[in-house]
Amino acid sequence: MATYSRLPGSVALITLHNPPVNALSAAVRQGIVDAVQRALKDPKVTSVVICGQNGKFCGGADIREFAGPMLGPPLVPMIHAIEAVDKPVAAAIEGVALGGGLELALACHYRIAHSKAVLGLPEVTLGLLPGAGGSQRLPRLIGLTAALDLITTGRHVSAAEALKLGVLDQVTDSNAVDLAVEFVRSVAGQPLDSRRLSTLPCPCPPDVDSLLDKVMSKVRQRSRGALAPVACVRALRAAASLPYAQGMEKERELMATLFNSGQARALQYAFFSQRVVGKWSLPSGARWDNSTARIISKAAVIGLGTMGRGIVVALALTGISVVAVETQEKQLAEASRVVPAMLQREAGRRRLATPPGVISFSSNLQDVSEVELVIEAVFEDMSLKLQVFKHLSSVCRPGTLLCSNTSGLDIDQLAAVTQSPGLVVGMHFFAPAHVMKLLEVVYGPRSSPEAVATAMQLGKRMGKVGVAVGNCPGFVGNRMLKPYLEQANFLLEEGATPRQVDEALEEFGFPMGVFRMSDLSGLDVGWRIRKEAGLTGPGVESTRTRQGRRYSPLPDQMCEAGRLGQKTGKGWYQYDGPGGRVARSDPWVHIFLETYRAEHGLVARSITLEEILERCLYALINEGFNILQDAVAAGPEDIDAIYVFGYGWPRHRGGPMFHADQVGLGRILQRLNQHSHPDVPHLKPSTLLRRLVAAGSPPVQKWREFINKERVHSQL
Ligand SMILES: CCCCCCC/C=C/C(=O)SCCNC(=O)CCNC(=O)[C@H](O)C(C)(C)COP(=O)(O)OP(=O)(O)OC[C@H]1O[C@@H](n2cnc3c(N)ncnc32)[C@H](O)[C@@H]1OP(=O)(O)O
Repeated sequence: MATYSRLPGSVALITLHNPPVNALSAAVRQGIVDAVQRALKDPKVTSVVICGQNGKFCGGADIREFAGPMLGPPLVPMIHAIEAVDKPVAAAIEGVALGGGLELALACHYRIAHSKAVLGLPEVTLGLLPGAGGSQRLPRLIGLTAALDLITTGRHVSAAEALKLGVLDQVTDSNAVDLAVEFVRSVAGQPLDSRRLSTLPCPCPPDVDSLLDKVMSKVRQRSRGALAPVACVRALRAAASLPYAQGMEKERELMATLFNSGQARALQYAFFSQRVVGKWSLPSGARWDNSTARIISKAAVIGLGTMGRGIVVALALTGISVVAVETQEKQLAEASRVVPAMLQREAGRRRLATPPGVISFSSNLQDVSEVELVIEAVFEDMSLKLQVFKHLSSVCRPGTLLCSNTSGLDIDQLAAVTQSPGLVVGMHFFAPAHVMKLLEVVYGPRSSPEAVATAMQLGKRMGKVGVAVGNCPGFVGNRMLKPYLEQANFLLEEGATPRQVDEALEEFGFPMGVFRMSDLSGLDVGWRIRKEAGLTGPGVESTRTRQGRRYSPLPDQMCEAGRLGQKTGKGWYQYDGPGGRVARSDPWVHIFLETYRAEHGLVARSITLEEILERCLYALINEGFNILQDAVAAGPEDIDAIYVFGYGWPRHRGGPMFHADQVGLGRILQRLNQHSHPDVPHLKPSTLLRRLVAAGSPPVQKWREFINKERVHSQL
């Protein structure tokens, strides 16, 4: 709702009340409409201030309402009515003015903010555009170029930047509401025409068409297949070329298309998934709200390879003191040179001051004795990690949390060699660790709630999306990746080319197809893991069935030929020398595949784009169902957040489990059955999938409840 009060000196104060972010729910909109009417009718009122309760102006339209029928007064006429008021109206912005919240402020005649406020039009990230007049008013206020940037990226800006851009009239370090009240009193009675943004022309650069074309091609490239950024550019083209009323008509048309698109639903689901995963729970009953996290101020990182360096930077950026340990002198020297530069670059990118002197480098493991938390990031080798954990357990003071950055090794085994297994968890970062948002926090049966809570809290401080997952080979992300990669290799055996497979996946929305991705990360990473698992290497027969399953030796043979990917200049593609980035099809690979097929008596067939997507994606999704069934992930949102934030799953497709829901569980089951083969267990439909289909395919939001019920009745 919104409350109305009249302050001394003829100022009406309208306060939005809808905790926690004062979103514009039907009740709030009704409250605003009523309060504006009162202010208009009251002859003693000469000016109006709109603010939000509890130091938050407004977080925008109420996203939860988008799923149902729109009730209450519509936003657009409400906002028009505010702009039309013939008494000066000021928005007093504290905390946030986002989306519809900023659009409300743009309808006010003046905007005054606290210096810590954050403003933005992030609708594009929810699959929408600023559809309450924002796409037409903002460019009229700050010019087309700046509006294109803010609206197509959805980025939040500080009050200082908003002031510079011209979004705000004044910024204060003290009380923004008091200042706004004082301000509107001082301008009461002055003409308002020039303050009504809808009446102003849109300032445009002379080459407006070329600017719009450039931005359009940039957004198309950046967000492959996403509708909202394209619609945002179209709405801004209308702002630049049409009178306001026609621009609004265009905004309404574009919004209607977006609003009913699957992409908007997917992006809104992704918004809430990100918040759901923060409310973690473990099978033991420990939860985010009944477990206490320790506040870490001193940490250590062991191993300064690529991952370790990124983790050091991520920790240092939060202001934590880091002891960075590397026992190999050459690697240590390089890290001591490179890490401070990485820190400075990343701080600059985030517009932060570089935290001074928080990192100390050492080659001695004894130097970690005083820290509160250690993250081990040594080579992915179990015997080495066991050695490190044993050592850490004796060196660190009692109570120190010991974390491993392993990407899939057994956390319980590591915990077992320490004196306090309850204080051991996995913290699986993704490269580059200081940039990538995902953090898998891996708990074992002995991990204490405090250890999980601390790792999750630390992830949050580092700006990560932490997802608590159970311990199993590959955890969630890499476990699901395995059948996906496997199907991609089988497709090559059957007649596809790396480019064909990659194009299908990139068309779907992945920034990179599976083979380009393998070339980037290095083919030897998987080779090493397969060797450790006894799947390849000296003495292993070169057949297409290993350990009782269909197996493709293609990637092993690529490595044996020295084709390790971008770093060697050759992999599934060829590059302009080692480290090259532009992938070109390589005739060598085509001959290699033909020879391989001939050797194994395989006849290449033509494979459709649909089959590529079904085989790769449904195999991955099926493993997702197995993961839910095994309680390694608490719900589909956890899996989806992992894939969106760590594996390049297109956000506008919500995540693999959301996608399964959209495609239809019955169809996924039917296609898995069709592609299924006795020696490819990954394609055998999971019991959970079968049970969901048998239960009438409930929507993804109901799966958690369904799984819990099935578990109680021992059906899973
Ligand atoms: C044809 C129809 C025409 C309609 C025109 C519509 C045009 C306008 C569209 C919009 O305004 S879309 C919404 C735009 N706003 C946003 O995208 C902001 C989203 N929120 C945030 O970015 C953050 O929540 C925050 C405001 C920066 C606060 O961050 P903080 O970390 O402090 O808290 P959170 O954990 O993120 O959120 C707390 C709590 O609040 C819920 N929530 C936040 N924003 C909204 C919202 N706009 N609507 C509904 N609920 C919201 C969030 O889900 C959390 O709730 P719980 O998950 O804890 O229950």
